[in-house]
Amino acid sequence: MSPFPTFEPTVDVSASGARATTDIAVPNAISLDAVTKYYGDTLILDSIDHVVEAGSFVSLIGPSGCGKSTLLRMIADLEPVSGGSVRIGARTPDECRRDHAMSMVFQSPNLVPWRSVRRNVELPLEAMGVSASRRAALADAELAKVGLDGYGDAHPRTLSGGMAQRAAIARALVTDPGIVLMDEPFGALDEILRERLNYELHDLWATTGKTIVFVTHSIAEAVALSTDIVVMGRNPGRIVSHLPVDLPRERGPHLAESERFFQITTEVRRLLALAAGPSGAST
Ligand SMILES: Nc1ncnc2c1ncn2[C@@H]1O[C@H](COP(=O)(O)OP(=O)(O)OP(=O)(O)O)[C@@H](O)[C@H]1O
Repeated sequence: MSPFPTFEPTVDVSASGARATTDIAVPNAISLDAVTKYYGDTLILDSIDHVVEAGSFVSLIGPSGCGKSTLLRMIADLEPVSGGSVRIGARTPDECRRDHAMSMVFQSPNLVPWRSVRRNVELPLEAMGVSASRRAALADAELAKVGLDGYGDAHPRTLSGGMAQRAAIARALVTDPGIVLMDEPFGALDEILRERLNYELHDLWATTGKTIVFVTHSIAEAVALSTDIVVMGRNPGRIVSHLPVDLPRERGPHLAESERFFQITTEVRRLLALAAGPSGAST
């Protein structure tokens, strides 16, 4: 017999509360109702139903090409849906984006090279019409939170990859959005830095109560950070499982050595193998 008990709480999305309901008006909850995406004649995402609870940290994981980024971009209002609807509380993604209540972080920091770090972080505040002195104060405060205190006058080319990504995160958080969408934000960084930034991000989430949706290829990263893991399959892209992660809210490197961490990573790996199909294509 296995020394570890079977992992139980996988939610079968075909018959569960993971389905969207139409009456979710909680700010910062994301409701996906039969969300469908075609590129040309190709069905990319097939009728996605899911609710991201307000204040949760949800990781999307699945084989390459299953539509994780596309789904995130539709929530962010960067991509139109072909069918179904996305609601954020009582608002549309478009309303939420225009209110600066939602922001997105990409794998590449995309800092404007000719603006100082501070003036990069100020960009969304400029769009909101915030005064220059207030912009600078807010940007400096946000830079301090991500460990870039004193780097406001620096230029992006002088930052390391990890520092540039912290600046991008400061820019995403400076408007205090209730929802942060992150598409493999640490994917280009080395393992040690990535782990450090992961736990910093987790602390930030734990202290602010924001809703975070995080795309990753790393099972360990998903388990270490999330309150929920959504496993996607492909051809066409769909949700195959939703796993609540019942690890303590307080996270850190010690958790990766726990039995429960091992059980959950094993279960996610099993679900991913099922999602990838017989060819066993990697995530
Ligand atoms: N603008 C586009 N036009 C046509 N097809 C697209 C476009 N963007 C994405 N696709 C296709 O949609 C599918 C899903 O792509 P997407 O990038 O969302 O997947 P993903 O799960 O994020 O992949 P990865 O893990 O490799 O980043 C892929 O087959 C991709 O080729």
